[in-house]
Amino acid sequence: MSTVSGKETGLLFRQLLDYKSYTYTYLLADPVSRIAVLIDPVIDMVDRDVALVRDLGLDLKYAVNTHVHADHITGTGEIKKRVAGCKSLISKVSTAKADVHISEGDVIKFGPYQLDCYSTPGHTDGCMSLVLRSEGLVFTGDAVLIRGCGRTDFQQGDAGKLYDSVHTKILSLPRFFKLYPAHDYTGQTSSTVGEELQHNQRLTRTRDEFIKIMHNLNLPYPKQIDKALPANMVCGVFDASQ
Ligand SMILES: N[C@@H](CCC(=O)N[C@@H](CSS)C(=O)NCC(=O)O)C(=O)O
Ligand SMILES: [Fe+2]
Repeated sequence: MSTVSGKETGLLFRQLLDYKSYTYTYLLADPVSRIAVLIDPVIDMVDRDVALVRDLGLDLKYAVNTHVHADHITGTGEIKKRVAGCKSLISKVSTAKADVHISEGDVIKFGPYQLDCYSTPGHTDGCMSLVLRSEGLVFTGDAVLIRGCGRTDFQQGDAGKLYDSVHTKILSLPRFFKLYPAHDYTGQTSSTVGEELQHNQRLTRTRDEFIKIMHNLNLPYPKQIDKALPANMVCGVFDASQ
């Protein structure tokens, strides 16, 4: 965001870290209308996120989950309680509760900006990536991670499906598009389509090699999975308000 003749111009964009689960939450806003969108908020960080929205004088309309997270509880339900008028969003395919269910081709508008919803299954069936074409930004959830990708060993995970989703929907975008994942475990913050096409250790392989790699990751299950999955099917809160 910059200032022209004392007026804010350009997208307001913040990348926020939950340092316990290494989850990135993204705040996007139109500086003129002040309408804002939060992507993948974490319940433990809701105080921070709501304070930031207030400090910046934003009108938070949408709190979106890219998918049903397995490693942390989403903040969307708690944010709805604190921010009047804010709606929760998640994919219809996820079958999770939310105010608005999004599908391939849907758009999330905020002022003159729009996030295009791309269905990118494979990590989970309901994974959505959100593309802000005008700025060349892609919020990949757990589909593409920097030099990696989301695991495919639970929650309807399917390595072949993930490979196809990522190659047809994300890595086919212009090479300069910036990729913002839902997690990074190495301290990195973003990548680009071109960088991942060249250096991603998993996704640069053939489809068959990729499937083999994914079947042999042998990662421990996320510590919070038994708590997180049922909570995230209801936006992180167990009462009726989602
Ligand atoms: N150690 C963490 C969980 C780490 C993990 O499994 N991350 C997921 C994304 S959250 S569903 C993943 O897909 N990782 C891919 C990889 O290659 O690491 C915990 O216990 O919470
Ligand atoms: Fe995930």
